[in-house]
Amino acid sequence: MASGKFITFEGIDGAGKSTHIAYVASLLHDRNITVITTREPGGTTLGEKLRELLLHEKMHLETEAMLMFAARREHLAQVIDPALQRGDWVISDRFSDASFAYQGGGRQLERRKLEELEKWVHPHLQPDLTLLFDVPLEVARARLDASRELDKFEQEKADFFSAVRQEYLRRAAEFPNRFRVIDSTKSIAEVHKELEGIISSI
Ligand SMILES: Nc1ncnc2c1ncn2[C@@H]1O[C@H](COP(=O)(O)OP(=O)(O)OP(=O)(O)O)[C@@H](O)[C@H]1O
Ligand SMILES: Cc1cn([C@H]2C[C@H](O)[C@@H](COP(=O)(O)O)O2)c(=O)[nH]c1=O
Repeated sequence: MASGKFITFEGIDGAGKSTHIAYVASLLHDRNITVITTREPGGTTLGEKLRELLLHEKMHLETEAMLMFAARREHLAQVIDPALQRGDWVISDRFSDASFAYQGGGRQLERRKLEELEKWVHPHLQPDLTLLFDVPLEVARARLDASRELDKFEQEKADFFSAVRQEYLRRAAEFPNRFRVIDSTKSIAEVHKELEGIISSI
């Protein structure tokens, strides 16, 4: 059976991940690979409706975690699994590592509960490659302030983002085979250079 590759982009809000997705997609196009770019929460009609709620409504932490995984279930069924089965590559702006980092690290939901949801929603799938765009909070915050109106997560305090960043880095250390940590304080051109090296090796 054909099987494409699954690449995820992660980082705290404002780290710069969305900026680099089109570039990585263009590197893959140059290799004649069919690539689908998508995002979480979102990526499907239902997922985008859930995204609106998740990014703007206050809710219980467990509701938030379950809705993230509900949107992900739909995303896998409608977009990710069919694409990988066709042999296409999928680039997703965030996936389950974001739930561990934000609901787990940031909001302190027990990791065990997130692992249960992960086992339920995608027991056999993990990204082939996760690019973690890492920056100090102040850099990310300055980029966000300059660029847009802030959503529910983006309005969180420094302690929250510090915990999110630490959990991302902890997961990168736990899963070194799939994570690549990118120093996103570097210029866009320097990050592109690094991405070229990473992408040419997969
Ligand atoms: N390496 C960089 N150097 C300077 N500015 C950057 C860099 N990377 C991204 N930016 C700028 O920072 C801002 C935020 O970038 P971007 O939207 O890619 O972040 P993000 O990590 O996707 O954030 P979010 O998760 O909130 O969507 C944009 O204005 C972008 O142009
Ligand atoms: C998938 C996922 C996302 N989040 C948070 C992280 C961000 O603050 C927003 C998504 O916004 P972006 O600008 O498109 O990155 O949602 C989360 O808390 N948990 C998740 O599983």
